[in-house]
Amino acid sequence: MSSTEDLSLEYRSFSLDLAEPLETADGTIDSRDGFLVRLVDESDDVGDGVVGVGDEPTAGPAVGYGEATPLQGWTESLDACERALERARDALQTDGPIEALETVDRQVAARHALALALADLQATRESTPLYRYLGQGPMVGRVPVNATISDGTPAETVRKAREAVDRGFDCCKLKVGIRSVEADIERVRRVREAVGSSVELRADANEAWTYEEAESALEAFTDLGVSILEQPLPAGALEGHADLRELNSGVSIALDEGLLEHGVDSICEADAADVVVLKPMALGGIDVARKVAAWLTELDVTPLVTTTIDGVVARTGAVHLAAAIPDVPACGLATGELLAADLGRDPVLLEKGSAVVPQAKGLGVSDVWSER
Ligand SMILES: O=C(O)CCC(=O)c1ccccc1C(=O)O
Ligand SMILES: [Mg+2]
Repeated sequence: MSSTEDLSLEYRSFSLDLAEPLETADGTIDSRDGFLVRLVDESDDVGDGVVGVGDEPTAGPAVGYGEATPLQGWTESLDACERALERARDALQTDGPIEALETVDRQVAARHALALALADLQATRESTPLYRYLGQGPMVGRVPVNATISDGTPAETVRKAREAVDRGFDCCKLKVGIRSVEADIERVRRVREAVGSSVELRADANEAWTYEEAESALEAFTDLGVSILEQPLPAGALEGHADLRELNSGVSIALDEGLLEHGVDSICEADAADVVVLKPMALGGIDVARKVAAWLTELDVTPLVTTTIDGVVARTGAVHLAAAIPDVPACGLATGELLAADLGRDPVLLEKGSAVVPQAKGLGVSDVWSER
């Protein structure tokens, strides 16, 4: 970045309700609170500096957007996040972007917001879509996505899976682990009967099961054609997950919570995962997540990307991250439809089980600051 830049960071708090609560074995998510971040380069006065109606610059200083949406158990608290953003704002004024990132190094949601805003700003200056700025890779038109289905009654689960397939999804991830394993096997069986054999089904237990429970689930899931079982055992259980893989059930084992606890090297040394789930909000940013993805690929583990049920800014950042990962499998990015309201217009179209990747410069999110 130029040495003449004069970046200022502003943030605003937001609260978004979910359209209906997302039930998981780890608790219910019914709203998402966080901070929308805007970076403005005051020195970068391209054009005539005219500021449009609202306060969206038309031809004026370059702008970058970021989002910090903490989630209990995955990131710092909302309070710690706000204090970190305050520090980042001050460090940016007195020292610069590198120092600002350093001051929020341990507050992953705050770091996510700052890193995203910096990347959006820089990609915008370079007139490059964010995923190409990130990955330096080829043009990517779409990334495959899964529908995210709450851990509800069998009837609700079947209804939601059917609806998702009717809307074009060909991969559904079912939350499991609240009920008994037998009940979950029955839920998955009923969904399989309802959607047919061509739809990919995954299950995410969010650490709910014992080894024996996971083993019996895997046995049934093999016959039901479940492709991925995500985090069946507690995050600490690296060996347990490695043992589940050794059963050769044909169902891939994915770690999610386990990544935050152990890191890539321990997971790979233990042979504990076929797939690792990357949540940029919990990893400290799409830049960090992109490096983790490259390292996993190098070690023959498949990365996939999901949100933590974020607003449009972070969600679109995650879409760009997924687009920068070659041959990424279906990702948990269709989570905007779980929200009752959003921060602004969604630039990502969902079509036939894919997210259409924005090709505009930067993130491609534009009307989030003025429409408030
Ligand atoms: O992966 C998806 O389909 C959506 C994301 C998701 O399930 C999730 C959302 C918030 C917190 C945790 C998780 C999870 O994957 O465990
Ligand atoms: Mg998960």
